[in-house]
Amino acid sequence: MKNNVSENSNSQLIPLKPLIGYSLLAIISGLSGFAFITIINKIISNSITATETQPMQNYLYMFAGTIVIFFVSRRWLAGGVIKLSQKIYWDIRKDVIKLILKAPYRKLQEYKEEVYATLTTDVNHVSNASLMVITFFSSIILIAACLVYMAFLSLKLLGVSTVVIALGVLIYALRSKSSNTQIKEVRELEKTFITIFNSILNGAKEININADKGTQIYDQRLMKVATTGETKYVTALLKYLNSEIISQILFYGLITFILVFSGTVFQTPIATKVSFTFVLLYLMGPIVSVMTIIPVMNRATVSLKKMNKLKEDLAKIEKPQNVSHKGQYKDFSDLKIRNYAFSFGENQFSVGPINFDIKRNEVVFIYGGNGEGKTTFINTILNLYNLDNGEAYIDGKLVPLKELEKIKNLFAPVFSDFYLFDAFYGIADVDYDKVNKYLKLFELEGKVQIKDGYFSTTNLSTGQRKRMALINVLLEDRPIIVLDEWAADQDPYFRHKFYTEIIATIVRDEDKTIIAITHDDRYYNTADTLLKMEYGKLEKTNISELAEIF
Ligand SMILES: Nc1ncnc2c1ncn2[C@@H]1O[C@H](COP(=O)(O)OP(=O)(O)OP(=O)(O)O)[C@@H](O)[C@H]1O
Repeated sequence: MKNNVSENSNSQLIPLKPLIGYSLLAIISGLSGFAFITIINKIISNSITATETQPMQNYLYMFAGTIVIFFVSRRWLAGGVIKLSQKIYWDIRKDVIKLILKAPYRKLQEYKEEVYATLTTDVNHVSNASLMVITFFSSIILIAACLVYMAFLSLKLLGVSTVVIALGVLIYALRSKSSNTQIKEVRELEKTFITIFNSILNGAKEININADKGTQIYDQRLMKVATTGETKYVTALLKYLNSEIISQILFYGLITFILVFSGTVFQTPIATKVSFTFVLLYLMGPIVSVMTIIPVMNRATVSLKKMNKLKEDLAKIEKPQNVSHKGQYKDFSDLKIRNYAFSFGENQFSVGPINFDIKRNEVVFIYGGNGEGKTTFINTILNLYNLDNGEAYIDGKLVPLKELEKIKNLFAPVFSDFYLFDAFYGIADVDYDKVNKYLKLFELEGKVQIKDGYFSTTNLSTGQRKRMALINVLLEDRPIIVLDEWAADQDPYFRHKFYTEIIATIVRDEDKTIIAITHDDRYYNTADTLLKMEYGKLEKTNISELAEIF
């Protein structure tokens, strides 16, 4: 099976080659438009000066030629732009998803809102602007071509025009600085918006019952973000607009000067004045295009920087070499964990140093009060968190801290906040006899069927979904099942069945080993080993003394 995810995603976010190709096409199309205006100019100027040298038929051929080039290149360009825009849009999204799939879990938790903002906002900004890049560069080329033509018409008028255009550009550049800062600030608000949006979606039930919760979130949090975002963005765009108007006024001033005063000041002949004004009017189009595109490009630059920063941040914690260790430990017989230590940060909760041994087919229960560190410990042994210290021995063989990534191959977990996928993903050959056996044992027969590899439904009760999740991990070729308060959502009958029948079946028939976090003290005696977690430290409890403890 082709593994698209592991394909190197070092490719550029925006493909340069087609972009350059389409920019060239845009230039050809622009130049044909320019040729069109030049021919008109020539005819007018010839008519004014009455120095007709070319027969009209020649102009007709030229017209026809430029029109054909213009429309063919436009059509080709428009089709290409449609394809390119979709390619860029989906390529960037695929790239971000690839990054997420490879990112360390802790980093991902930290960057959840940022990732969301990138996928929804930045991707749109960048793909929209990437299309405009084509118009932008072709407009710049057209401006340059017009300037050359203007130089050919009159150097003096070109000098005046250059001064006026330079002044317009300077005013525009100076004023756009503060607009850019505001655009950056608006992008920063996006993360807060996503946080609020997520809390509304995730708390939809609570808000439905008590609408005041929603009103308060809307009034106190969302309104603030929306008003600030709206005001800042409008201010930034109005500044751009005002700069554009100033530049246009300068431009019309220039045209007025040429038409009214250049004859007196520079003794410019009337035909040159008309031709020059014609070119200036034609030039307006590309200049306005450039000015309209600049804010869009600035917004996209902010987004592009954000995306690159996200890419860097997600890849910051260096992951071990991408070596496939699939099935490497499926025959393990004993695991020793030594001096595991992990802290959420300075002055934050920490676990360890932890020493922990487990043998094949052993059933280990971990208990302890809320917040004592059971889940954190589980996440460290699963190597979801990057350990500060520690090493493991699998069948006596050292796995140093740096290579702990491969220890993941030992485990198949069902987390307390598990996610039930709609199929047995990641399992090469699904054993359907086994699936049916466990659907029966887990009393889901008739409730869920497997159709074309997919579950007929995931609309199950929480307890039933947990049963499906456990069936899923049983099929994985991994020897240690890790369960975080799995039985907490089961009814007393099934909980009893789980501790007294299912665990033994899994160990015996599937050759599995079990590590389970549990608060069910009634069943602690069904474990081979009982461990207590107390403020990040793990201690063994003697099962024979249970009666005295509970
Ligand atoms: N992302 C985090 N950043 C900082 N501290 C955290 C984070 N997640 C958990 N903690 C802290 O770690 C401590 C241990 O949490 P943990 O979830 O491991 O407890 P637990 O023993 O599994 O509790 P429970 O029985 O309630 O599930 C808690 O005090 C919690 O505040």
